[in-house]
Amino acid sequence: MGSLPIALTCGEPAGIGPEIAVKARQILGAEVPFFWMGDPRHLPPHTAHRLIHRPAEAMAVPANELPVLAHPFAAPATPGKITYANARGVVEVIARAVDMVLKNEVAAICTSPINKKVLKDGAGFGFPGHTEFLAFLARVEQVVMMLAAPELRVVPATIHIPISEVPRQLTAEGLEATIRITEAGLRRDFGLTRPRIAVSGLNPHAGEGGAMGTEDARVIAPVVAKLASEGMAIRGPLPADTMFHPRARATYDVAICMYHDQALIPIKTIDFDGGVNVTLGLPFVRTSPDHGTALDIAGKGIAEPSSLVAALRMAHHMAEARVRQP
Ligand SMILES: NC(=O)c1ccc[n+]([C@@H]2O[C@H](COP(=O)([O-])OP(=O)(O)OC[C@H]3O[C@@H](n4cnc5c(N)ncnc54)[C@H](O)[C@@H]3O)[C@@H](O)[C@H]2O)c1
Ligand SMILES: N[C@H](C(=O)O)[C@H](O)COP(=O)(O)O
Repeated sequence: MGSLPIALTCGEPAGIGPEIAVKARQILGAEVPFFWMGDPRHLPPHTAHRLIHRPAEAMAVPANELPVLAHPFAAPATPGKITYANARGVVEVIARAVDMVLKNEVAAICTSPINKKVLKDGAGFGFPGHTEFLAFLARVEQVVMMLAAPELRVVPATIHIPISEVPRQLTAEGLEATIRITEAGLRRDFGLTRPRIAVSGLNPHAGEGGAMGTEDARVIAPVVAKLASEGMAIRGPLPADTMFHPRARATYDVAICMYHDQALIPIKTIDFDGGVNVTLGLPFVRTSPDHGTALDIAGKGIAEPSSLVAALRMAHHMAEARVRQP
């Protein structure tokens, strides 16, 4: 896999994906070999690109050109304006990239942002997002969404569900599996021999001894105690509002949070441009930028490519490490 490129899926063609892919190539050059999978018509005008027919050909494309593995879409794309007819192509590209990585034709997958509702309405996409779709395609029971930046790693134990659903879907079994997958992923892919794990509470002040909710004592604490008794370096449930200042962040390697925004607000506040979404528990490496389609700025030339650059670099380093240490 060491000499294979990364497949970068196009994501929502009306979003900022195509333009940040071009910027990422300009920044990375030959440092991180990748190709863009999508409809060449969706690239910004005058993009210097080279059509390839097989992933391996990307390795020979000059650094100042974007290697493109074409995938036909139903319609052209207008930045900022959704074309529902293109939804199916977005899904097809993701599935095609998974097929390639499972056949070891590419080193890893990096996914450009999708618009979940557009895929649902336009293509009957039945998953909350990439994470669940990739687990389905890889036939994996449970995976973990981790957002990683140099100063912070976070994992939401529940992801794309309504807040009103969180207490019901936050189970001891699911939380335990999330923490085990996270701990294993940090050891395997991030070189941590004994990851330090901080687990947040669900309720204010981690339930205030039961005065502000019972999930902390009833669901979270027993999981932490069980994993600690097995020797895991784990603490919690902790009051979430004092977990993310610098001194607190220095005491752990990952924060396990109970729901989407409890995890994603701190990391996107601390390092929006450096954060990377990485899926743990898949049989292949997958990363993604930590932002979405940004339709409001698509096509204006002001989209920041840094998170995509960080995601491509992380995928490259993780894939290379897995070649060295399978
Ligand atoms: N990795 C992914 O696939 C991913 C991640 C997050 C959101 N989404 C999806 O994207 C769609 C829009 O989501 P949203 O509005 O909550 O979040 P968003 O990240 O698309 O946009 C939020 C705000 O941040 C700005 N922004 C985002 N990325 C930027 C960049 N690279 N440079 C400069 N500014 C940037 C946008 O202009 C917008 O004002 C939704 O359908 C959501 O589900 C996808
Ligand atoms: N929750 C993610 C974020 O805000 O960055 C995002 O929606 C991506 O989810 P998938 O990778 O599952 O599409």
